Amino acid sequence: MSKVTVVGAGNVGATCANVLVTCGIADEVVLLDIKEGVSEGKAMDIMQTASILNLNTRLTGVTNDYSATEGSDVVVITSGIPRKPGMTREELIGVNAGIVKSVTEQLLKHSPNAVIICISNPMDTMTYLIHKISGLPKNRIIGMGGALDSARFKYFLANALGANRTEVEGIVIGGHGDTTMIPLVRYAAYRGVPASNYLDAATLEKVAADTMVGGATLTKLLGTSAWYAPGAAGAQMVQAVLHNEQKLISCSALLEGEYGESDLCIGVPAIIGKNGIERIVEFELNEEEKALFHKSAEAVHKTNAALEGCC
Ligand SMILES: NC(=O)c1ccc[n+]([C@@H]2O[C@H](COP(=O)([O-])OP(=O)(O)OC[C@H]3O[C@@H](n4cnc5c(N)ncnc54)[C@H](O)[C@@H]3O)[C@@H](O)[C@H]2O)c1
Ligand SMILES: O=C(O)C[C@H](O)C(=O)O
Repeated sequence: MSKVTVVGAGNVGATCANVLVTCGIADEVVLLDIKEGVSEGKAMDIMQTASILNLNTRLTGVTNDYSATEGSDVVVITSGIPRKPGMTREELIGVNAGIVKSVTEQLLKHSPNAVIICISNPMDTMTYLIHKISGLPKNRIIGMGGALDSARFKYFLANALGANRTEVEGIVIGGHGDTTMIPLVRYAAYRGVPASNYLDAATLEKVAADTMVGGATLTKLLGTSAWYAPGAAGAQMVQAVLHNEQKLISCSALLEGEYGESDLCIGVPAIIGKNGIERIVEFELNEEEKALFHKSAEAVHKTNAALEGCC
């Protein structure tokens, strides 16, 4: 029996729970929020799709009752405030660090062996914070950002190519920030053929630029940040762990020398399986990509430094 807890029953958390249930990824899902009745209501609404969609996962909603999360195999943290148009993700640190810290501590009391997937922003820094406060083995803490950024990269690539969305390849590494993410254009491909064989440099540059501000574009349109693709990306990572998929997914991982960086969590390709991050994969980067990665790491270190004053 597999059990998953999703903390935060807002836009992202409820969507993640809905995908977990709809795709039958876990046997049992607990949705927890601090706001009275919200998790219970969303869980009830989602479970009322069960007879329509022929679903077998059991979803329960609870208000701040961590005893219900006991023995979870995977926990997904989405609690925290989202940004508004014009804001950066980094500006959320003051409020979200305290929330992520207290949620992590309570979760671990009841699920000491869980793999933790962090979604709350600024995600790389929140993932690093979880490492610092929990002392868990590094493989058990995964930040979700690259999975979403890579999905957006593939969306814009498929549009530019006029291709089927399932037939394009693209990966984004680096920080999960408007200026720190790095869509690896050189590795973008359509059915194994480099995308640069089909698209000129200016088009590829626009695909990369649109990807980097993908979250900001949606925030401007929606008045709050996105949730369908973020929730689904969170569920995709849960699936990779629970089903031991050994799948290569870009995610925020604690680096200890990989890509020439240490003591931070940042987006890198990694194999995800039953132990969480099974191993980090080191892509060969050219000089320009290496420089971008180091610049991105510098920015993430700077945001991490702000943790000192906020929790
Ligand atoms: N990493 C990513 O790729 C990514 C993508 C989308 C959103 N996000 C981030 O995810 C977070 C959630 O976004 P959202 O759109 O779902 O926001 P939301 O406001 O819709 O939902 C957040 C929920 O967290 C709950 N919450 C707050 N404090 C809590 C606590 N202590 N315990 C339990 N629940 C608590 C709130 O009551 C709310 O229901 C934001 O920080 C957002 O920036 C990250
Ligand atoms: O853009 C945001 O603030 C939310 C999230 O990080 C996203 O990329 O959708």
